[in-house]
Amino acid sequence: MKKIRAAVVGYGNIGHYTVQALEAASDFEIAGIVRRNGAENKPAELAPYSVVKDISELKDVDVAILATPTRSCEEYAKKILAMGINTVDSFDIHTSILNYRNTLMPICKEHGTVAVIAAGWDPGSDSIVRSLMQSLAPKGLSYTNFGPGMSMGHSVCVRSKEGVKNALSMTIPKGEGLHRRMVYVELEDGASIEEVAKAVKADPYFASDETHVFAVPSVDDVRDMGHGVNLVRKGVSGKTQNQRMEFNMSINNPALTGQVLVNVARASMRQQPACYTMIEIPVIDMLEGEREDLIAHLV
Ligand SMILES: NC(=O)C1=CN([C@@H]2O[C@H](COP(=O)(O)OP(=O)(O)OC[C@H]3O[C@@H](n4cnc5c(N)ncnc54)[C@H](OP(=O)(O)O)[C@@H]3O)[C@@H](O)[C@H]2O)C=CC1
Ligand SMILES: N[C@@H](CCCC(=O)C(=O)O)C(=O)O
Repeated sequence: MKKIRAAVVGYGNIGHYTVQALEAASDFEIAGIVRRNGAENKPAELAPYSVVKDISELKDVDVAILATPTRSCEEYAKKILAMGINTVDSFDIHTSILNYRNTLMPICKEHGTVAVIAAGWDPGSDSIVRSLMQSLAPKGLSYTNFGPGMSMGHSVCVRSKEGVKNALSMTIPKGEGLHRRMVYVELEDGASIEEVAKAVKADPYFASDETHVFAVPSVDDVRDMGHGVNLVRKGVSGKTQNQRMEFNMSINNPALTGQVLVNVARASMRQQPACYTMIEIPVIDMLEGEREDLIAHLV
């Protein structure tokens, strides 16, 4: 069977683990990696692949996996969708997802392409679990409790601030879906921790949470990419109260995100042209294998 040709755009944490997930998936082949500096300083593990500055330098790409900062996803997606190539990303600013979907929808329809947005684990696979739980107990309350663990999105956000050389943002659960942010920053020479803290606390990624910012000599010395989630719902099925359900996972954050991106890249090949979030796509379309075998084993 013809393999799906995927390009990975951006080779940071998520890009690195996405390449590994593609290598482990027998229905994919890697068309190449797109990096801002192209093949300059090509890492040893990318030796078998073309590393280019622009996706137009790669041949026959079916789907581009955008492993760029969330705030760069839209620019890449617009350009690549218009080239007739599907895109998937893990855009994670929850309050902007609907606007982002509305922006990409007409581009997908015009160019006959599929975009899957907000597809990591949160937003992403957790969104599917939240939807499933809500269907099982339509009335009630759900809480998403993260961590403790490293949020890639919040760390990327802090790294983009002036005066920051490197950063780690840890998410600490306070209970009932509330979180404290503990941010560890390696400063550029001459930068002030007070100014950085001000910029971080004003950013929408942090503005509604309790946030503490600390200067450290080395982020590499304190970083651990483990994370996790505890999703709980207590509610009412029909007219029956006190239905309780829970989902837990403890993960390597970029490895799980890379795996989900590969799953939705596969699913993108099975949808009609449009822009989708994960809850709009049949779960079976994300799995490798024959449909009937999957039904026989999983249902
Ligand atoms: N939905 C979810 O569950 C999750 C979502 N995420 C999202 O994934 C995003 C990426 O995380 P992570 O891989 O840790 O980030 P990194 O900073 O490690 O990697 C991003 C890469 O994108 C490329 N890039 C392209 N444009 C830019 C730019 N303007 N500035 C900086 N880099 C750029 C760079 O690669 P190169 O140098 O090769 O061009 C860079 O290394 C996060 O912003 C986060 O929102 C992460 C985890 C879970
Ligand atoms: N989008 C997150 C994954 C979910 C965890 C989270 O949102 C958090 O720690 O705040 C990330 O970028 O790591």
